Amino acid sequence: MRRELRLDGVGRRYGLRGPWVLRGVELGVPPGALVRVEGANGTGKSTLLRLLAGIDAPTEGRVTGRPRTAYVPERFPPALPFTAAQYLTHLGTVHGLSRRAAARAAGHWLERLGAAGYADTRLSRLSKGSSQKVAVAQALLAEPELLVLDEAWTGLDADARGELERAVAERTAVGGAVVFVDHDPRRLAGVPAAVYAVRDGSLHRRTGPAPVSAGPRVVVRVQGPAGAVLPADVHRTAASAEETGPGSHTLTVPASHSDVLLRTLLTATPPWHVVSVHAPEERR
Ligand SMILES: Nc1ncnc2c1ncn2[C@@H]1O[C@H](COP(=O)(O)OP(=O)(O)OP(=O)(O)O)[C@@H](O)[C@H]1O
Repeated sequence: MRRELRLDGVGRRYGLRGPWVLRGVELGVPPGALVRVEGANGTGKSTLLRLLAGIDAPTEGRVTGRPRTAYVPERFPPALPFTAAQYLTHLGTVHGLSRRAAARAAGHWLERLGAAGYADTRLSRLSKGSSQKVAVAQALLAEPELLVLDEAWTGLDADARGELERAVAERTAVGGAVVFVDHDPRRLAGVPAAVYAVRDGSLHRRTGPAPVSAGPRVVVRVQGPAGAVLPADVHRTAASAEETGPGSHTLTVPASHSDVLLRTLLTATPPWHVVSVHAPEERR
């Protein structure tokens, strides 16, 4: 993602005389951002996400800087006469992949989400959970610059939920942005995020510390050359970073993001030396 996606003075109402669901929305989603949208039922969260995803247009106001976007809707489109692999391969080509690359990406994501066994099953025969895996896979196929997730974790099993959290970390680590709604306040807890609440037809930015538990964390101790600056991407992934000596840093990272953090450190130029990786309570 090269520049910020912006909503300026955005409003949406349904029908010519319908009540305004959202009005006066000012929102910037910069590259690398993780954005959580909260709000009570029926306040307009899905409406906002559809505007961000570009599948709905504002009634008033402007949307600028649209990146390559993918979206997991709250309700996945109903049964189509395709198998999961056919459907995903087709969507991959719509996203601009060659047929072969699309088929490969489809297989990769079905595998990661634990649905490889359903590749040749028709969408209409999939269980709700497997269908949701296809909904998630279609959004991740073409490595979108902006990923918009509307309750995308709902219906997934624990392994697939973890895999989707890892996928979020991968997108933001490479400078993509992720906007999500999830009813579980522990979702992606502890990951640096901008939090907005939809209330009374307006969007409010929440400031101050998150009131939710931090979720499982991992402590990573790293050593670089004295005076070396941590790669900028580390700060998108780690919840905290403390310099403990010349070139020595102790990073605390949400468990879902530890793989991505380690990859960032080990592939930096020059690479950082990972001294230890352990649970917060263990002493090294
Ligand atoms: N396509 C539509 N046509 C008419 N009204 C709509 C449409 N989509 C949403 N609305 C109305 O807009 C308001 C906000 O709905 P929206 O689905 O955006 O809220 P939400 O916060 O996502 O709700 P939930 O948490 O229940 O999913 C509701 O009053 C809803 O009835």
